[in-house]
Amino acid sequence: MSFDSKLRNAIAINQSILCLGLDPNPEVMPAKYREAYDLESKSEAHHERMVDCLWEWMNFIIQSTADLVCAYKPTLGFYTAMGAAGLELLTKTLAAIPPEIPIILDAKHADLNSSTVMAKTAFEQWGVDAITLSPYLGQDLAARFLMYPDKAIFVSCYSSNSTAQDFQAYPSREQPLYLNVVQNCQVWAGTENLALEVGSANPDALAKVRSLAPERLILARSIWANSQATGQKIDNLTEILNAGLDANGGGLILPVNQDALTIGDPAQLVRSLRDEVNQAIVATAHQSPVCEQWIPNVCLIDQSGHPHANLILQLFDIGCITFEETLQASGQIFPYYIDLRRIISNPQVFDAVIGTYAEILRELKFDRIAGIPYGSLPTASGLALRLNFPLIFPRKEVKAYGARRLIEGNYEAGETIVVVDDILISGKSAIEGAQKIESCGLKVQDIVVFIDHEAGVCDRIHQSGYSPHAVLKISEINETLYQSGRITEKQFLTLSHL
Ligand SMILES: O=c1ccn([C@@H]2O[C@H](COP(=O)(O)O)[C@@H](O)[C@H]2O)c(=O)[nH]1
Repeated sequence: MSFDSKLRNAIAINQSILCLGLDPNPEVMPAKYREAYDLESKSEAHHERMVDCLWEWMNFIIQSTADLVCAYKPTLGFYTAMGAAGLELLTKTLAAIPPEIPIILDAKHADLNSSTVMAKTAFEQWGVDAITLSPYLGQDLAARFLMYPDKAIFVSCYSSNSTAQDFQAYPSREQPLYLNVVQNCQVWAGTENLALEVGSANPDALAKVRSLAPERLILARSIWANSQATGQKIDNLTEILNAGLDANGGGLILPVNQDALTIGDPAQLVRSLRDEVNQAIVATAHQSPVCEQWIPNVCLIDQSGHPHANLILQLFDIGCITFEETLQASGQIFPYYIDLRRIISNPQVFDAVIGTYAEILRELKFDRIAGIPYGSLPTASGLALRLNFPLIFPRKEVKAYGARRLIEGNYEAGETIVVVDDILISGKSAIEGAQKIESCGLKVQDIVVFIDHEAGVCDRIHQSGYSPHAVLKISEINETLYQSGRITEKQFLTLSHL
């Protein structure tokens, strides 16, 4: 799953925009771990014991907070500073993070020559989802990391360190270097792959960055610098949210105070901070149109279940999957009905659904996207914007007046079109749509849908000369709903026997 989708899911599921740094700093390790070894000792055995204690500490923090944060951010420097044992500690720490929580490796990487190896190690060996980079090596450095389309980079554009002002505020207050960074780095990659890191307790810099990057994800840092020592409250939270949130009330990740690492009950601190931030977001967003955030019901699915389990439950909860007898276009009666048209009224679900289609489309070769009207037009439009591909659609009925076009949108004969539809029952709508497109001199190879009703429909698509791709099979939905207790055994068996 891409960093972008993973982050959105984690925000929705944990209802949190908080990111927790996993920094095993021996100097602030809680006494209960520190007592197990001698901080002053220089012996090898003590060093190993210390690293073991750091691991116990990091693991405790992860286990205590994994349902309360949207990302973890290990600072690479703390691990490399401990040599080989530190890198082992990093590997173990990363492995302890649940796979659905994105990991932002705080490397502030700044060396061009080692960047290809660094990207490979970070993304392929360590499996992190994003990495922080220093901007001053320019696009060449970023490009090595942007070779991975599912990963993201965070360009560090502002530091809270007071002496950094000598550089970042240069040459003038009106045109400081850091705003040049913000402006220039955005051409390196789209919003899913390039985010910004802004370290400042003062919302001014954050607001200026937001105004130049209205659609970028921003990781705020150092917002605790002016706050009270308790670490539970950010003094100027409202100002920071006003400065950093995007027009939709999102696009911002806030750091948890590092005090959370040193107290006995980190979960309590992170939970109360999360709730405070969420309340403040609601209060901040009261003037702009807001949608209710989806609050997950208590769900019995273990995380090793279906990778889209939470999305399936959300679709069920917003009424996209109902168990009622429905007459199909083919004349058959089915015991369920899937109404994916409803997703457009819930931006979070809509966005997640588009993300799942996008993962399939990214693997395909095509020139344009076509949505089958009417149900799939919003999804196809979302995909066209998300993936930056032109959109067309075959009309359901051709008008007897005006341009009388069979296909809306611009295209060139001979181009390859990927067809996007919502659900394959008999396959008739998707096949007819594809054939209409082909009748205008275009080529169709792939048909991508959200749900495959199974019962041989994919064979029918193949027989018509197309390759079907589906995000979910109806049997996977059935299994997930049953396991979570959303449907009865009777309903489960009815669907199983279709
Ligand atoms: O549960 C359902 C069943 C059907 N639809 C609509 O029908 C077509 C798919 O049917 P085919 O037989 O494959 O042509 C689909 O595009 C939907 O518009 C539905 O929404 N929900």
